[in-house]
Amino acid sequence: MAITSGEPAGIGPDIIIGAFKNDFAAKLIVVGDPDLFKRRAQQLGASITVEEVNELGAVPTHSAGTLRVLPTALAVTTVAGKLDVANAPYVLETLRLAGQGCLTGTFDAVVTPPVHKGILCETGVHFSGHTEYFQSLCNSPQVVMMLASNAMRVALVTTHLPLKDVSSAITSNAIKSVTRALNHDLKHRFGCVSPKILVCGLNPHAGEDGHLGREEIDTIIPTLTELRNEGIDVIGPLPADTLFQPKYLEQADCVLAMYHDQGLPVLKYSGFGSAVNITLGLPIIRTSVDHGTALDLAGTGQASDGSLKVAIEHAIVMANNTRKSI
Ligand SMILES: NC(=O)c1ccc[n+]([C@@H]2O[C@H](COP(=O)([O-])OP(=O)(O)OC[C@H]3O[C@@H](n4cnc5c(N)ncnc54)[C@H](O)[C@@H]3O)[C@@H](O)[C@H]2O)c1
Ligand SMILES: N[C@H](C(=O)O)[C@H](O)COP(=O)(O)O
Repeated sequence: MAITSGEPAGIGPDIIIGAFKNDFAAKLIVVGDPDLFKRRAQQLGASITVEEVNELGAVPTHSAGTLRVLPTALAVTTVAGKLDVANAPYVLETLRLAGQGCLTGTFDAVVTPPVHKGILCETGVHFSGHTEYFQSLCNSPQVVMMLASNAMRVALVTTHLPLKDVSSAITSNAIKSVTRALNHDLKHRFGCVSPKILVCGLNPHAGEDGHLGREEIDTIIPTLTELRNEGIDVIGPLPADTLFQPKYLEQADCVLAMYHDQGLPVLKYSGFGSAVNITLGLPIIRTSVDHGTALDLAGTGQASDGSLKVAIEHAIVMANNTRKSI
């Protein structure tokens, strides 16, 4: 399983070092610069052995305290907390190596600590997120961003999009395509026999019968009817401000939110630090953390590695399930 290094100036190296102090039932390979991890471990006062790996076939199951790294060199030495655009190609290269390795079967999954989208964009490459990056690398027609905590799963119709563009992106085709991919993966990757999906409206109070917006009447309601006719169990559109309560969540497998900051703040409020981000619809397994690069915490020892541990555990379970089903 490949673990990418994440933004080297952020907390990615810190949380990898923290998480790797635990045992995992998988062979874990970090794709990154070994010196970055040695230096950050020293800064954190963490006791961990960094080993360079050149022969992937010889890697043993991970045991606490050893960090095995497939070497990829940083362009310049990193200072924790200080972004340097010179290292942006390094970040992209770790993603490419890990993603390609999954596609060729070298890796069973990729787990991604956080990258800084802004610094990657400064190179002139448009990078809006791992989700879209791996969609393009894998040539996948439809991917779905889903975050999962102990309390809920939340998937998104639109992902990293300016708010002003959201309404026009909520098309019938987008809703159908995302819902079908979500329904498929809930069944086949998460063991939900007959997935029940709660769908948020876009507007306040799901449009208040058209008085507070027409997207529900013009697009969402007719599309959900079509999806129900296909046998997909969608409920809604429900007002997003009140659907996140136990009486709804307990009877559903997932909430489908229309946009990033409609669904994710609720999930992050209830489970920040212990939730996982999973990209559905890819031919490969990709999980990630529920947080960003937290430059303010890099090198301080205050970053929680909880979400990375959950992301690794999830990827292991998904990889084992996939092996069983082959
Ligand atoms: N999976 C990813 O690659 C990913 C996910 C989210 C955000 N990001 C990126 O990260 C960058 C910074 O984003 P942001 O500032 O909005 O969010 P952030 O998650 O980096 O930080 C938000 C707040 O949460 C705290 N925090 C974050 N992770 C923490 C942890 N593990 N332990 C303790 N506290 C933690 C930070 O200190 C900060 O106060 C952006 O470029 C964003 O796009 C990447
Ligand atoms: N939307 C994610 C979050 O808020 O946690 C985050 O930006 C990461 O997205 P990618 O997995 O696409 O990088």
